[in-house]
Amino acid sequence: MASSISAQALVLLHSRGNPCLRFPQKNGVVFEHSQSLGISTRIRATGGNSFGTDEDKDDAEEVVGINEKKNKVLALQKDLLQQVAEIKKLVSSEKSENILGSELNRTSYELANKSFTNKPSPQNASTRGDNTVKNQNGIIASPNYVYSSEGSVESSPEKASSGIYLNEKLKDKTHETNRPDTLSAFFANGTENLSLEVQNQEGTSESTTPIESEGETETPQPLAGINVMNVILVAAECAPWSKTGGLGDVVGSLPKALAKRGHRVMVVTPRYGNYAEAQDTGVRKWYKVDGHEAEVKYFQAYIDGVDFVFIDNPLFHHLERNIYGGSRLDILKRMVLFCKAAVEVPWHVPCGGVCYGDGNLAFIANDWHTALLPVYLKAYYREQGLMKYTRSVLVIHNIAHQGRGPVDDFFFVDLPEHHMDLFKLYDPIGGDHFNIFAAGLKTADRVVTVSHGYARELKTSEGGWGLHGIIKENDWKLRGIVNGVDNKDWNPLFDVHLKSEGYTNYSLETLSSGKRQCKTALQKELGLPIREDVPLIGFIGRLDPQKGVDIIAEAIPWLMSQDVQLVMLGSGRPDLEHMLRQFESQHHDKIRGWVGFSVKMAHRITAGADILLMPSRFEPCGLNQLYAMNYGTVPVVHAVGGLRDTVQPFDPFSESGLGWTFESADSGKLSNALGNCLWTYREYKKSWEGLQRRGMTQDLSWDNAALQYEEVLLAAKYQW
Ligand SMILES: Nc1ncnc2c1ncn2[C@@H]1O[C@H](COP(=O)(O)OP(=O)(O)O[C@H]2O[C@H](CO)[C@@H](O)[C@H](O)[C@H]2O)[C@@H](O)[C@H]1O
Repeated sequence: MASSISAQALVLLHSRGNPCLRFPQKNGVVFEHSQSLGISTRIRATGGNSFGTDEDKDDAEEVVGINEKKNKVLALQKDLLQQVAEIKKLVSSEKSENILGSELNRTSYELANKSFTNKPSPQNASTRGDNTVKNQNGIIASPNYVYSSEGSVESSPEKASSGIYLNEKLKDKTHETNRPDTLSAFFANGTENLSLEVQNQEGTSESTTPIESEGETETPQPLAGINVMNVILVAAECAPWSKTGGLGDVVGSLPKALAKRGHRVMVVTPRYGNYAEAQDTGVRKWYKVDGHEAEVKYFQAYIDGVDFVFIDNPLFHHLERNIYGGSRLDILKRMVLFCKAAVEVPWHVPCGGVCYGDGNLAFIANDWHTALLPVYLKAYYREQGLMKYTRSVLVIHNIAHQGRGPVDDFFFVDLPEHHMDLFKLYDPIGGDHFNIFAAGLKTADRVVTVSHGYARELKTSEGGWGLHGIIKENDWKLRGIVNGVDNKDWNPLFDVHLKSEGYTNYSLETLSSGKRQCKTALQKELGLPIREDVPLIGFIGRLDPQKGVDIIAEAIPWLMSQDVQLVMLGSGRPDLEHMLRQFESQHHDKIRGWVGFSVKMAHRITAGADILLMPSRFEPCGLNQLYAMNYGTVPVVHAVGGLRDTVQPFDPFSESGLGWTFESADSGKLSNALGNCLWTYREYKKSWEGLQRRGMTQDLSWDNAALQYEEVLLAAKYQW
């Protein structure tokens, strides 16, 4: 095994011109890090036993005995030291540019001396046009403009020296650790013998725990095998710290699934609040935004195998409840600063003592808020000869929000003028305009969207919201990957919100009693008549035309003629919030309209309702129907985007399917589908239970999606 490890390391030294980083450490022990694979080869001091855990040790001792093992270790050690010498020779022949300190000094120095240029003055703001975007369904997208003025990421001379100071700090940081799997843990173990192990820097058990079989020492491969990469997700929201909708959930969950596969994974997100888990790394950087130098601090936490890096600047403070709020200029400043700071995190922020570096690295940017990241990567860094091996994937969670503005706003993103065309887009509604999503789609190495259905719809004029042309041109790099469910957070068996006030956790085995208890608790909590036999219909979502709340409104007269209860939770457009309140006051015995954002209530409705209604006009994926099925709650959905992909219609003849779908977003079709659903609920108890059970027994975990993301990341990695 040892020789194969070493052979792999040697291959990696040559691959993609991306040699190892080498960190001298105390006691003469050496730490080698191959940027190419994100794998660290450590020669460590141990207390006289080798290769792994105490259990392994005990097993091994039973089989071979201590002396025999020591001999093996010594032989192995000799072999390995020889190979390390070879590696060192190779590394020094690469002129040692990649020793951590010099790598960072170099990049900082280069950055300090390469500035964004060509920044004509911003044009008169009054020339800015109408920024609303309307698709052919006549739905108006929220105005989500991002603007800046005269921003730049160039560093001033003082900041250049600050950069060097910073690197000194970083060097110190490489000896610090805030998690147990780093070098210092090893050094505490004594120095009698040397052994070698190869491990992913995350120290995930799959990839790092050596095992012994038949006297041979083996290190199990990570699930991703030799395709292990460094992956950085960048997003404006991340649950549980910040969440306005599904994006927050995805960013809180997908990284963990990628880390489980052995990748070294980081999430970069703004620090909106004072999060208890995140520690100040001490790293400080400055970026120009709107003509001013903004200081960025980096906070860090390591949770469930994932590094979470929070970008701190007063622009982000106290916005967790209003992430996309403020004026156009406010939003612009935040997103420009965020993307500029995020793209350099792998250089500056040591996680577990070691920076990610920019080799074997892929960013995953999410929606228009971070679509500037792929643009900066290609149009600035790559053009300056930096981050040559870094790739980017842009995920479309919702194309209706694009970061549009007048053409002049290009100058606020601090790129050379010849990149203006990346952002320029003509459409019949806005005319020639500036569009951040358009630029991101063009520059990202790969594009993912959150279902297959939505991937198809994005290429149509109805579904592409003006970007369909660009998406069609870039079809070769587009892939649909359906979101998953976080089986810890959204699992009726472990759900923390079902542990009090009469609610209960339940599983497939206790479905009937558990769900009944949750329904009773929900009716009680909301002051609805407590009745087991009445079908309880739930709706959870942003109050936005996308979600079709107005379609439910049209169906209310019919619905109220039925013996049902309806619980709606949502926040968003004031007129729709008002409508929810009105429903409740007009039909107090049957309807509850909870206006606000309550994660607890969302979980409780998902558990206590019998039926979840999702009449979305468009739905890139939709998470609530997935959560519902995980909780034995039957979805009734408009067959669109991800809803069509994930809710197979019920077929009473074959007793198959997961819920009800309707083909067009109108109240008649909704009533028809919901009517059939209610009929089945009342008259065909066995069929109903079958629907619930099939929903609950699906594998909705993030593991499948993570595997597919890995394929996309790899495709990006090998793309030139
Ligand atoms: N008032 C409220 N209180 C508490 N919780 C609330 C809430 N309103 C919504 N939520 C929660 O927010 C999430 C919404 O998820 P969706 O996938 O339906 O949303 P969204 O349209 O925001 O996301 C976009 O991105 C996601 C992720 O890719 C896609 O699934 C989706 O189709 C796309 O529109 C769920 O966790 C839901 O429980």
